[in-house]
Amino acid sequence: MTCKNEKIAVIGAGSWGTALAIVLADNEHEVHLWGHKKEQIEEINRSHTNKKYLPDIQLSESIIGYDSLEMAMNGINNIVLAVPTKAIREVLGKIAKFQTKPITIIHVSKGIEPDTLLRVSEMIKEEFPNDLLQDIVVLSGPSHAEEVSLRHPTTVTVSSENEEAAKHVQDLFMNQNFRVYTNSDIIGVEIGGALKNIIALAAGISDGLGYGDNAKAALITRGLAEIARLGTKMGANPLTFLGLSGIGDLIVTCTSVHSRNWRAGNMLGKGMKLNEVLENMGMVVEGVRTTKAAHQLAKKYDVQMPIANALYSVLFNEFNPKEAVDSLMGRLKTHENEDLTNLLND
Ligand SMILES: NC(=O)C1=CN([C@@H]2O[C@H](COP(=O)(O)OP(=O)(O)OC[C@H]3O[C@@H](n4cnc5c(N)ncnc54)[C@H](OP(=O)(O)O)[C@@H]3O)[C@@H](O)[C@H]2O)C=CC1
Ligand SMILES: O=C(CO)COP(=O)(O)O
Repeated sequence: MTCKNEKIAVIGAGSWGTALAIVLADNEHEVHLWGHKKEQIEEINRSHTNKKYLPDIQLSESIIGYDSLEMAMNGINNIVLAVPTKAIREVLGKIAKFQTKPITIIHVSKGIEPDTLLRVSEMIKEEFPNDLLQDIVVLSGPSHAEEVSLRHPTTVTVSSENEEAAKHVQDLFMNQNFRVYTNSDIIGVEIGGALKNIIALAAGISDGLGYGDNAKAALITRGLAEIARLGTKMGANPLTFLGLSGIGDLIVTCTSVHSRNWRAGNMLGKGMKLNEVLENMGMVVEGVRTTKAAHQLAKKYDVQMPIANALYSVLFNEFNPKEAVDSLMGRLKTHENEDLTNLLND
């Protein structure tokens, strides 16, 4: 049963924070949407729009924008953390200053931190004072903000070490247009959500090079194999990768024009340089930093991640995208299921 009337702060007034604020307002919660840009918050409160991120969407007047974190946090029971992975530590540090009682943090960011190789829930545990942290819940799955804000049917999954907390978040968000499942495998849910962005960049490159649906299907399928290979070694349940936060999100991100990762890859495939692409995008392209993390994780866990490694060479070593595809196609012959069968039997 959907619950109502909770006070929730959505931290991050970009595409995803705003779309989730819409879902929560539809469910009759009191939504405080925090953003760090005064003009944007003024726009949200004045004209009930957020034109940079969701240009055609009229927001409910019940969504109140705040540029003061202290005011946004006043009296709330839950935080939805919707900033890019890169900003999470900084933002958590600021939030902690205004929090006086334990709180549930619902994070929706799809990334892995390079060098520390931490998933977002692990970053939160490390960064946020333990005595102020009630539960951490991740919400992930195939869900472009552009479609959620139009109330098009969308399904996601929520996961937490505390199943009751996950069920509560399911109740907070669930409605006729936004169906929420629970899954107890937080590692798998976070790994699937983060690593699909890498494959979406690669799919965009493939499309930008002019390759067709065969190539994209190959990237999705072999991409899923390497995500599952790494994720399982990191402790995930392999079945999670067949779910919404795995194959579901991989499909939507590799095939949708809404995907910033796909669009960034597409521009790279057409010959643009990475810094030009990122400037052009003006929104977060999580897959770029996560490619660095995946490259490091593949070494740490000694798993084959040929697509992630080829992408790493394109992004960070100026490898030519066409040659990267040639190198993937020219790899030594192998059996399709060998590694995965071993994983499932472990
Ligand atoms: N968009 C989508 O459809 C979905 C996105 N996600 C995930 O959600 C997360 C957020 O993405 P999304 O909303 O799309 O990204 P956007 O680029 O659309 O928005 C990011 C928001 O975070 C703000 N921000 C960036 N750095 C900071 C900082 N240091 N302090 C405070 N605010 C900051 C940005 O502010 P500014 O305007 O100043 O840049 C902007 O408001 C990502 O991890 C993404 O993978 C998950 C599912 C769907
Ligand atoms: O995660 C997303 C959809 O589920 C959004 O993907 P992009 O960040 O590539 O736009």
